[in-house]
Amino acid sequence: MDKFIIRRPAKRSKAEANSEEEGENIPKTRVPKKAKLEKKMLVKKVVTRKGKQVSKKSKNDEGEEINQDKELEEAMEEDEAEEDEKDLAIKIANGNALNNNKSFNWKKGEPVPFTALCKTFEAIEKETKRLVIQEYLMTFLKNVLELTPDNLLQTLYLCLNRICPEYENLELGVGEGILMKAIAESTGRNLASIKKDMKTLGDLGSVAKASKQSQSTLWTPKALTIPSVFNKMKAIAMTTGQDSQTRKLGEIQGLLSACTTGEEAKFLTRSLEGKLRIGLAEQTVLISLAQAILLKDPQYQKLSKSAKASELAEAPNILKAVYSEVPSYDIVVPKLLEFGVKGLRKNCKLTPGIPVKPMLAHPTKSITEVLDRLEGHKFTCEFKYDGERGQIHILENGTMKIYSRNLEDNSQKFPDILEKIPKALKPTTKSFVIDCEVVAWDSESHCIRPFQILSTRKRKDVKEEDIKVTVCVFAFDILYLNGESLLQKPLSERRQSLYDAFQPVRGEFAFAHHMDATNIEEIQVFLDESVKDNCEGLMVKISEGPESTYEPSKRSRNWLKLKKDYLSGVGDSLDLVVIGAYLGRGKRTKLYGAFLLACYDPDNEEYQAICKIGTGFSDATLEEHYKFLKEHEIEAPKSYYNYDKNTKPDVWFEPCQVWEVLAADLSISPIYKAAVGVCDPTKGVSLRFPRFIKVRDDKTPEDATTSEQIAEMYQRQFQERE
Ligand SMILES: Nc1ncnc2c1ncn2[C@@H]1O[C@H](COP(=O)(O)OP(=O)(O)OP(=O)(O)O)[C@@H](O)[C@H]1O
Ligand SMILES: [Mg+2]
Ligand SMILES: [Mg+2]
Repeated sequence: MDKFIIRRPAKRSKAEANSEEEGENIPKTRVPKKAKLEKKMLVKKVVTRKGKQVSKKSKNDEGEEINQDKELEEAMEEDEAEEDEKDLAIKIANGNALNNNKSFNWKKGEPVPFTALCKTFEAIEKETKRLVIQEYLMTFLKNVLELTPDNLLQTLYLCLNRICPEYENLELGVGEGILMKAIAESTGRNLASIKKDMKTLGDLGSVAKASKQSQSTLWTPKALTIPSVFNKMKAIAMTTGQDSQTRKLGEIQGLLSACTTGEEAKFLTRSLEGKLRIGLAEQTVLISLAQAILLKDPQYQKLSKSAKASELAEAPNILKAVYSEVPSYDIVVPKLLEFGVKGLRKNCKLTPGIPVKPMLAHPTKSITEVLDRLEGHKFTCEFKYDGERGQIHILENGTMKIYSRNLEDNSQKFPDILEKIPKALKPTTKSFVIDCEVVAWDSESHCIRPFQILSTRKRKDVKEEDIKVTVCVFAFDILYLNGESLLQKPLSERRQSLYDAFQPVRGEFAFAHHMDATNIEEIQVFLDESVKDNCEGLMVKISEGPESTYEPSKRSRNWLKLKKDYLSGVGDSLDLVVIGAYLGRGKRTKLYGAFLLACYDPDNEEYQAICKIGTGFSDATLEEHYKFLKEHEIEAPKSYYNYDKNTKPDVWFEPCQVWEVLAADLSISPIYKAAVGVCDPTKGVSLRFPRFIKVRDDKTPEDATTSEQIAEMYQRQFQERE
């Protein structure tokens, strides 16, 4: 059977489309990037946007088939050339509007008017071409650099809808209820009509905009600026304690009353909710930032045309690499302003105390698949421990930290680890960052205990004397040692450094067990051994050469996971978001009986329904789910939920919890929307026989399995059979 990739139109809620003023409507078409198309596997026919069909001879994997790609590439370029002309006109029109500082009364040295940023957001939201979006943001950032460089950091945070580095554990996410109240009070409408609007519009931002536009004000409030909005948002996020809700409400009302346009109210509301959703990916922000900084650099101006082009292309790579090592704009932005892009690498390096985005692995389903992928490479197998990822840092001054997979500071959760770790250090070890798995440990029989035991530990304010579940750290990588970053070193060298810097302490600190196998039989024996030792399977990693460096934040093909349970299933479990529930029957009448799950599509910023799940729950877990989810019920589905009316649940939830789920296989479905348009022109992918495993506290909804991963899993099923 031929499979298709089509370029699908972006899903936008009716509400959004209706709320747009006439004449502003720039047609939107989501175009998956070419790079993404190339990555899709087993593509036999591709339909370009103009409907041209291009045949491809066989699977497309890792750029091996450059010739076969040529036809596709040319057809796409043709399409793109036509599009580019159109885009250019739009770009110039919008670029000029964005560039026109006078219309915002924005003078040099004065705080950036919030409305200027909103204008850029508006243009970005209506655009789907990544390059054009990049251009808009770059233009705006250049203005900020020109007029008010002091506001650059806060501008970036507002673009990213954040208030601090991710690892500082400070969340915005003001609840829907409080925002509705604030909109009502600041615009003089009643709460009931706001709720009614919310049901039809599905997006609080649009409700705020509509309310603002229908309101007439007698006085002109003082205009909002980027620093005023940012600082208020941060203050709101930090408001805790008694009557914090009332105080938050007051602050939000103040902000909303100061909005002069519907657009300001819309983007402000969405930002406060923590859901800006204008289609501005962090990667795009990084690219625009790097280029804006470079273009403002006097040295750059003096270069020849070709040197300029190559520097412009290289700048984003430098910034991206540095940012994945030091994921903090608080640190990177001042360095960028001081040293420019070219001086950044030297002045901004992996630093103990700032978590690095961890490297992730690709799932595989068989030893032969592993061997196929790693042919021609030296590789090593390690036990895959089933616990929780930990990144342990020790600074020169003795400060210790442990971070989660998601860069959360887990130091308060594992005080026992920080207490015991010094015993495992060799005397020469002064500062380091190691990557490890924290596992529940049975100190009587000296063996690993299952993950379920670890998950019973308290998450916060753990006192050492109360700890019932002892843990052992299994270290598998080292990223930094005594002042030096090891990220660029091959794994074999990093492992040696790890061995040189630490010593095992029984039941407290160990090195991940490893073996350098070369054939199926050896790997099989090692896999069986790992299972006997209560591990989940193996991690197989390239150990020598340029492909064995540590790649922060990447789901790399140089690390493969081979799990015992899934060798005959879909290869790996999935982490999905609960977006709705169906009321129970029989003895479950008082609870939810089944749930609607969704994967996440970061390109379209939407949750796509993937299956209904009613299996794998004990009565006790059903009750727990009810208790937790009841608090997150919402009146209507979010505008960014993509589902079919045939799967409509009885109640909807905020995207608030991630569940790990196993399935027998994946199939094309007319009513589910996961990866819609990728594996089939109009249908999505669904899970067959999904079974609940556990709640994933360490993942946020946006860390859920992506539609791209779903498409890959779906297509891999056929590869195996061919
Ligand atoms: N030897 C090892 N090397 C690397 N990771 C290991 C090792 N042993 C255990 N792990 C754990 O395995 C994880 C990767 O596999 P797993 O399927 O558990 O990932 P996950 O947390 O579900 O995330 P995802 O499914 O998004 O990859 C790592 O993040 C780490 O926590
Ligand atoms: Mg795990
Ligand atoms: Mg997983």
